[in-house]
Amino acid sequence: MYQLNFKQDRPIDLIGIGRLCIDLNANEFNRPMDETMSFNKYVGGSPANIAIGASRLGLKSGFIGKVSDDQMGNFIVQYLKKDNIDTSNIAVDDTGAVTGLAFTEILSPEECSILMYRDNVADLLLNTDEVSEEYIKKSKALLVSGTALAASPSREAVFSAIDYALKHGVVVIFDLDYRPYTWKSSKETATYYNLVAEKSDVIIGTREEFGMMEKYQTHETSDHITAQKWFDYKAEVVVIKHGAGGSITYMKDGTSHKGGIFKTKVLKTFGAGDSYASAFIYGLLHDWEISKAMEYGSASASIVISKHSCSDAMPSTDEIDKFIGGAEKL
Ligand SMILES: Nc1ncnc2c1ncn2[C@@H]1O[C@H](COP(=O)(O)OP(=O)(O)OP(=O)(O)O)[C@@H](O)[C@H]1O
Ligand SMILES: O=C(O)C[C@@H](O)[C@H](O)C(=O)CO
Repeated sequence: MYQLNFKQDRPIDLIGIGRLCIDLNANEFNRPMDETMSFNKYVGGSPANIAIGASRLGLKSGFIGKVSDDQMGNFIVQYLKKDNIDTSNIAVDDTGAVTGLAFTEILSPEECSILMYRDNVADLLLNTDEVSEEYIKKSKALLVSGTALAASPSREAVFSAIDYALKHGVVVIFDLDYRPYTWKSSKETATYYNLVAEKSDVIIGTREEFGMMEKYQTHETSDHITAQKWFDYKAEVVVIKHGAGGSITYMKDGTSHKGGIFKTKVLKTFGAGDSYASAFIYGLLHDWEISKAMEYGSASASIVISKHSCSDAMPSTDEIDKFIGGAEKL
């Protein structure tokens, strides 16, 4: 068993910290970006997607972030409010910064890519004064997205949030969410990712993301070696995702659990990681067996990748239960 001590007296289950953005998903499938003429607008940004997914499943969720002072920022905050996410700790920029945009290309179900517009974005301007210790100590868990470490002052804001979380026994969940375009150098990226992973109770990432963190190590690696390293620090649970190959979770007690996937009609692959994370975290907060939490994550991912959006497509528990009841497990 894992030893995640979620403090039951806290009024909030999960607070996300990091970017709140807009996804513009191609309406024309199987077409390259330069020939795509129309896009649908959704709330996006990996930690925002996870918070929305968690809220749809019934977790009391809040968010610490910063939005632009314009229609896009307002759209994001209103959407989150409608989804019952507490937006009281979302700051509004006053420097003329903009909302990050992610244009998605759906070339084929297996070949999707994202074109990011992230110059002068509001989310990376979140500063330490905008992170409230009083707020964080109200939560059972803090979800940290790695992309928020890409620049100051957002980087320092995340470290403050983690310090408050550690001080008040809030479980720190680190979703690596590595997006190369927001970083200047891979050495810098690996350094900050490793510093946060050392302080985290749960670490979730793809094989490639963990590989990025180990880029400057000289020894051989494997999923097992990767996970063991973090158990020498604070981690209790390390999840390594392998796309359509499923996932594997390692526990501090020495056990590991392989997670399969569910057969689904894939429309696009992005959003898989965020939906997996939200349903997996839901399972952790309910003290489920780890394999059941992984199955829930995997089912949620299968639902989201069969739909057009990430945030809007996040399922309820009823949808996931119904899906698991009728789906083929591979
Ligand atoms: N083709 C697929 N069919 C069914 N399930 C899938 C497929 N691809 C991914 N999944 C599910 O989603 C989980 C996470 O996928 P993946 O490893 O691609 O995460 P990710 O790279 O973080 O996702 P994203 O593309 O959103 O960044 C997998 O462990 C699996 O359960
Ligand atoms: O995380 C982002 O900024 C973009 C996401 O919202 C996007 O939909 C995605 O990549 C999900 O994994």
